[in-house]
Amino acid sequence: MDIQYVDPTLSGSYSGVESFPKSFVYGVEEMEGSSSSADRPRILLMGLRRSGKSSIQKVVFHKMSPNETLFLESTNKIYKDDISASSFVNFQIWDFPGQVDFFDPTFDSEMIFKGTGALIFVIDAQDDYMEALGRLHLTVSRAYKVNPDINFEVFIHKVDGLSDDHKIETQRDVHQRANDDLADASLEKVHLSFYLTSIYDHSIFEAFSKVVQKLIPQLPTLENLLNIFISHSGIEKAFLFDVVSKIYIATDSSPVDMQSYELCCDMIDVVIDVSCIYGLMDDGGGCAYDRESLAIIKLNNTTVLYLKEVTKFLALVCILREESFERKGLIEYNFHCFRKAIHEVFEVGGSPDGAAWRPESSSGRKYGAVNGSAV
Ligand SMILES: Nc1nc2c(ncn2[C@@H]2O[C@H](COP(=O)(O)OP(=O)(O)OP(=O)(O)O)[C@@H](O)[C@H]2O)c(=O)[nH]1
Repeated sequence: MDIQYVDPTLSGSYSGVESFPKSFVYGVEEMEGSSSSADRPRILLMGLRRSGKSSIQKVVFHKMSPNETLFLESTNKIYKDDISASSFVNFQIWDFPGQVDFFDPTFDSEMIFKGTGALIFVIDAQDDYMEALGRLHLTVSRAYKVNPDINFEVFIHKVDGLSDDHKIETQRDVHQRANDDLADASLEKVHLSFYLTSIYDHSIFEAFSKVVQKLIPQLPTLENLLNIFISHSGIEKAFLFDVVSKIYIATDSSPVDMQSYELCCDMIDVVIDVSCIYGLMDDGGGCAYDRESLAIIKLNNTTVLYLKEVTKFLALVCILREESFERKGLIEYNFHCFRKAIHEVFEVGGSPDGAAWRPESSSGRKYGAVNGSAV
């Protein structure tokens, strides 16, 4: 589809023209049990060697291009990545080495699994996965014993090398075998979710979105707000995106089709790239994405894409018909109400650009794993 018109009212500055300048991506830390971050809920990335764990983490959270992952070295200790400084998602990602030994006395499964929200087990679908299934079973049964509340997520990864039929067949087979193993160990209660993923397309972002969404306690409220917003504004689909990672933390309740999601991801890239080129301030300061960030892209098939800042980390990206966009004033008013509601949900203490902004009501509730109150 051709982009006919781009109207980004963008401010801020960048030092490069990549999708995100290095200064805007997540800060990396190698923390050896840093106490402030040790309490944060975590997402574990586990799986056999070379299954693609580090690549997933680098591509989703550090804007590494998929081809660069070819040169990643093998991880030989737990790599803890705190992404909360620049993301709405207030989690740590722990990337485990492939050869992790659960029976090693130094492996403290209590400490590791206790504060874990989700365990992502990565299986290389281009390889023989029998050994990986054995390791999956061992990992899940170990983790479940310590913490039955963990969400177990299985990424059947590197599916870019598989035909469509082969993908479906692999998913069915992995699903069947993994669940049979659990049933044999009387662990039928354990629920595994399966995703077909690849770093070479948007599937890895989609899968990560779903993993993260399960950890957001306010998800039903967000969905509800999005439903109300779109139904009153003539919008077809709306996503609430974590801008840096392009994970969508919520969408309205209509089904997500991959193409719409990809379109919205691409829009974020366009906006940030244009901002990189034309949003520079003379002194080189500022931020690529801020309160003023707004973009409208009209496609040549009468579709309009609309992006607007919601919080420092979140953007609303909508897909609508050109006719509906004629009522732009209504959309803007509804957006204003929506934005206010989102800020209230997360008890935003100050606006992302530093101006004093307080929600009208404050419930005093705590929202666990989400980084809203820090905005
Ligand atoms: N085709 C394809 N290759 C991938 C994909 N994801 C990762 N790879 C490749 O898989 C290889 C191993 O990736 P890593 O991310 O280093 O694997 P790892 O699981 O972290 O490995 P260890 O650190 O040894 O445990 C690299 O060459 C990546 O380029 C994918 O989705 N598709």
